Amino acid sequence: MLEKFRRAKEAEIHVLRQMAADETLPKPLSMQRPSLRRALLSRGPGAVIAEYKRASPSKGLINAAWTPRQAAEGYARAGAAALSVLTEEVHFQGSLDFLPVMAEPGLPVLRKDFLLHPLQVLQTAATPASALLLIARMLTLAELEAMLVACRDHGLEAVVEVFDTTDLAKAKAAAASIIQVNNRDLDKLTTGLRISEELIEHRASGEVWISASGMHSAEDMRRMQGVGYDGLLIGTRLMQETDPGIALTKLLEEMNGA
Ligand SMILES: O=C(O)c1ccccc1NCC(=O)[C@H](O)[C@H](O)COP(=O)(O)O
Repeated sequence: MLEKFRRAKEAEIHVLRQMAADETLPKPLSMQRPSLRRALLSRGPGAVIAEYKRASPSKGLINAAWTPRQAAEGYARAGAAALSVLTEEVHFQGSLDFLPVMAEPGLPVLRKDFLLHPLQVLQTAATPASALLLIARMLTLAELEAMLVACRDHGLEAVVEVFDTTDLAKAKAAAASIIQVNNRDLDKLTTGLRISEELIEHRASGEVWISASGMHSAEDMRRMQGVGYDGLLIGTRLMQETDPGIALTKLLEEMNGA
């Protein structure tokens, strides 16, 4: 699955290389980006990162009717601590153009894509995203370190995603400070929260941890909050509703026992 995503990115990276050579790459925005780390830590464990995802490999088309503007406003109103936006076009029907709209309410925005080259970090810095996703399994340790340096140079936070202890060892060797455990099995496209429970035992002080994928209920959210996750990243459960903002309001009320 990850190899398929890598191939889909090759042409895009080629174009970015050409733009860099022609000096036509958009310039990084000089702006104060709201911090994802701070937004999660200030809410205490269980802060929600609400995702805008129109389609996915596991579900096909999920929701093409809800616009990025409705998502940004609806999720912010519902009490999301941060927003996650799929920008990958081929498999998730995402777009880089969603980022400025999603950043308008002022919440930190995480760019979710398959990012393999420092020029993609530069490309992200030309948007108002606060953070971007790096998938440990798709990068060698040296590549991951180079991507983290590029993020620091451009004032972006990096969320390093892991699926198992091997990925986690790589993330820690690269000194990643925001670690995201993905609960999705990429071969079977099934989800299960057990891996989040197992991996958080390796948490070190100063690290921010996010559990991502496969949370379907307030009970699932409380389970991840209970083992100490700072952030809970939720996509499908919200996007499959006609109004994902209202769905998040209800889930948060239920989670907090209101
Ligand atoms: O969502 C998928 O089907 C998927 C398949 C293969 C690789 C990545 C995939 N999703 C990216 C994500 O990280 C999720 O969108 C995110 O964690 C939210 O998951 P969920 O709440 O289960 O939609």
